[in-house]
Amino acid sequence: MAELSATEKIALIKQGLQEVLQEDIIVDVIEKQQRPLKIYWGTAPTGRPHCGYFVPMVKIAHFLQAGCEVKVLLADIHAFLDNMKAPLELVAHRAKYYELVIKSVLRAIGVSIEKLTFVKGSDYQLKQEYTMDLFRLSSIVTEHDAKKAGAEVVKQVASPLLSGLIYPLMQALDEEHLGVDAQFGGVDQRKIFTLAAENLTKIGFKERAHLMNPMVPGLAGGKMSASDPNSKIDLLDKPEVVKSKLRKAVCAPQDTEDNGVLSFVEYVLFPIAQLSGEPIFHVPRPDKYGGPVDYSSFEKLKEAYADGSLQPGDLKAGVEQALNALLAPIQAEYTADEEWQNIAELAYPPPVAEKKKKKEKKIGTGYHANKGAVVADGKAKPKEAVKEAVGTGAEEALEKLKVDN
Ligand SMILES: N[C@@H](Cc1ccc(O)cc1)C(=O)O
Repeated sequence: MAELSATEKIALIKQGLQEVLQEDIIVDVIEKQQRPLKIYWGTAPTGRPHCGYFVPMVKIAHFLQAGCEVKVLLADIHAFLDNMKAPLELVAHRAKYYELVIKSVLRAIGVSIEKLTFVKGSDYQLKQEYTMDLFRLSSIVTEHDAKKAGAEVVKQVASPLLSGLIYPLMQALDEEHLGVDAQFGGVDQRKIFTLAAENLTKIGFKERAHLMNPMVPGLAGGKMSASDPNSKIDLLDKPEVVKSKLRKAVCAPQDTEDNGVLSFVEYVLFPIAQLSGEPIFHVPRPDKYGGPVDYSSFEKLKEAYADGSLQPGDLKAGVEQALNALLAPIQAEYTADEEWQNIAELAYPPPVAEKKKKKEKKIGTGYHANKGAVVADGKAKPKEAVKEAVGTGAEEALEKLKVDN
């Protein structure tokens, strides 16, 4: 492919975004300085990544195509700071899990990942200079502003923790310490982005550009919700699960406004098809309902849905086919990779009740785990002894997080 012009690069960088702040920074780097734009996207390794992750991945593909130097920040400390969404003893495993998933997704959508760098937050956020910068920032940002900045990102709870105020400050500082020109994220990050834009210069650092993706609604419409598993499809969900979640998804005939299935086609399936140079959405429809049909743009699909010539069931069948085709290589890699499976077990251990059941099965019947003892190595031990032996896991986890300062 011929080298893109500066104008083409900028257009590709901005394609599909909802908002760009300080675009002049991007123009300056690409047109005047004629060097690759350095940009990062951060993700906090909390719950299992779902299909919404395709959306930033498409943008990462665009950035790479536009010659950008792209970093993915695995924001492990942030995952912990956000109301302990990742407990310290799990956070390292989750960061690894996210890295494996992200790489696999990028391969699945045909992105070459050589020019992509992965950085773990704890690799530099525990260094002396970073800590001092955090203290400096904390001395000029008010509690009120830090709280406001995190309102759409940090989980809101009845007794807000101090960690939720540190979170946005660190995200702002990451721009400086990762040495980038721009930060990319969903439009939900907007308030943190403006906090960074307003305050980095006050402690002697450059202001960065900010690029924002629109938010993609979940399958049930509204926000993808961690507590409603049917609102989102896990990247490792099996074809039957994908089918059943799609079947349950709200998708009223002719309704193009509040339709999570249609949005999924708009924000995920079409942009991915576009990456491959073949922007086609195929609907495998039985002959008695008009036969199979291909749409060459989202607008055409939307029109057909609005006038009723495309019915919900047929739309869902098209989504099911396209999505399962996307997920298949990811699943194949997972199934072939024992290390990845082990990390999944460590990162997302099954709930205690399930574990207990499994163990009881293994050691036979007649044992009651709730009589002041727990089972380890198949032998009953007093609870206290086991607690002492394994600690809380926190010290060990912290030790793992530490780097040479
Ligand atoms: N706030 C981002 C994660 C993140 C953390 C640190 C950063 O520097 C950037 C991004 C999220 O909601 O997922």
